[in-house]
Amino acid sequence: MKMPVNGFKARLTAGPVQIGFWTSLCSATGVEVLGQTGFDWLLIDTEHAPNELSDVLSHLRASSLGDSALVVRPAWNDAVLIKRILDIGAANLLIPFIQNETEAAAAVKATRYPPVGTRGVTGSARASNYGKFEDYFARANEEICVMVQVETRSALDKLTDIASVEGVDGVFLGPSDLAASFGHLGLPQNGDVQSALRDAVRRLQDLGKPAGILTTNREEAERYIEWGYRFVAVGTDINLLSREATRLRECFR
Ligand SMILES: O=C(O)C(=O)C[C@H](O)[C@@H](O)CO
Repeated sequence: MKMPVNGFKARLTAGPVQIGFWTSLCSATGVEVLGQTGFDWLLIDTEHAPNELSDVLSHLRASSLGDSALVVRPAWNDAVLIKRILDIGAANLLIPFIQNETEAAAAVKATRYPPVGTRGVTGSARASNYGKFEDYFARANEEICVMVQVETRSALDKLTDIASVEGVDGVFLGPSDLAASFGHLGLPQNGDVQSALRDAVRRLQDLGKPAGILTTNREEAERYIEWGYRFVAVGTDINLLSREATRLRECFR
């Protein structure tokens, strides 16, 4: 049995814009439902959501019925966290808080088997379908997709170096953290932040590196796509649930 091709990674550079949805509710059932709504990718957050490894595993299993690719965000750029998430079968990672090319290279290295990287080896993990993917060791390094998150002013200054690291497949701009770093905590719509986001996508386009972003605002999402962002999360489960539940309740006041 062969390891499947990572369609999300293949489409990131060559295909249409990948529309995503951000999940923090720690609900495998939620992911099962969302996976059948047509989103190209679903982000499973373990940085700012209390998702443990076993939750991520449930999410991966729940997503197998749908068509959405799962992207998992580890809590930190940590080789052990990354190894464990890869072993349970995540193929797409979004690594938070990358500050320079050294940290980006470390993130990539953690996802690669030796001699290229430092990923520990097991032949019987879920990632290799418990050893049934006969080509897993030969192809894992090339199929795993590594996206890094740039979310501070100083990281923006090093954007070209970070994005140019071999093995970095995409760069995600974190509007909330970036806003905080610019001194505009809670205000990603601030003009300085928006200019930085626009400038960043231009620089990434020049390098041929796909840029990603998250917003819960439709007009903003459309603007980011127009600017050239290639993997765009256009909503979050918590925001959607809260907004729609509030709206529904208001209908019966
Ligand atoms: O800076 C950002 O924006 C992000 O990193 C995304 C946030 O962490 C996300 O949790 C917002 O809901």
